[in-house]
Amino acid sequence: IEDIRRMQAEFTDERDWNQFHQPRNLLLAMVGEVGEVAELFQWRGDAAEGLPGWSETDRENLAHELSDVLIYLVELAEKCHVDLPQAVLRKMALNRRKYPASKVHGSAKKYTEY
Ligand SMILES: Nc1ccn([C@H]2C[C@H](O)[C@@H](COP(=O)(O)OP(=O)(O)OP(=O)(O)O)O2)c(=O)n1
Repeated sequence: IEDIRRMQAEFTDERDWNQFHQPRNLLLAMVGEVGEVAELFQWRGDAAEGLPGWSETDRENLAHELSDVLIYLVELAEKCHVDLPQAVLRKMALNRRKYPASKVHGSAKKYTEY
């Protein structure tokens, strides 16, 4: 995550684009890219793990769009002064406490139902 943050910061600085990269714009850009991911799955029926039947071009497009989402997410966190690597670790620890494996094994119910 730190490598992505640093490389995107360089990309943005080199183009004098920080003036456009406020949190709201980054959020909108990220949501737009999520829409582009959704578009790839649209009208094709359910997709099993590994996306059997998808062409190499579809897969490459998906890789591009997922990357765009991640790039904007990482920069959004930075511009909101959220330390994303630390925050993710804290959140995953919270998730483990909220959903103890012994209690929820094999069930996808929300924690409020336990
Ligand atoms: N103002 C901008 C424009 C682009 N990018 C970077 C981050 C994304 O990774 C990628 C997004 O580029 P595009 O807006 O051209 O979007 P796509 O690559 O998805 O192209 P298209 O919309 O044609 O599919 O470029 C950026 O940081 N800031």
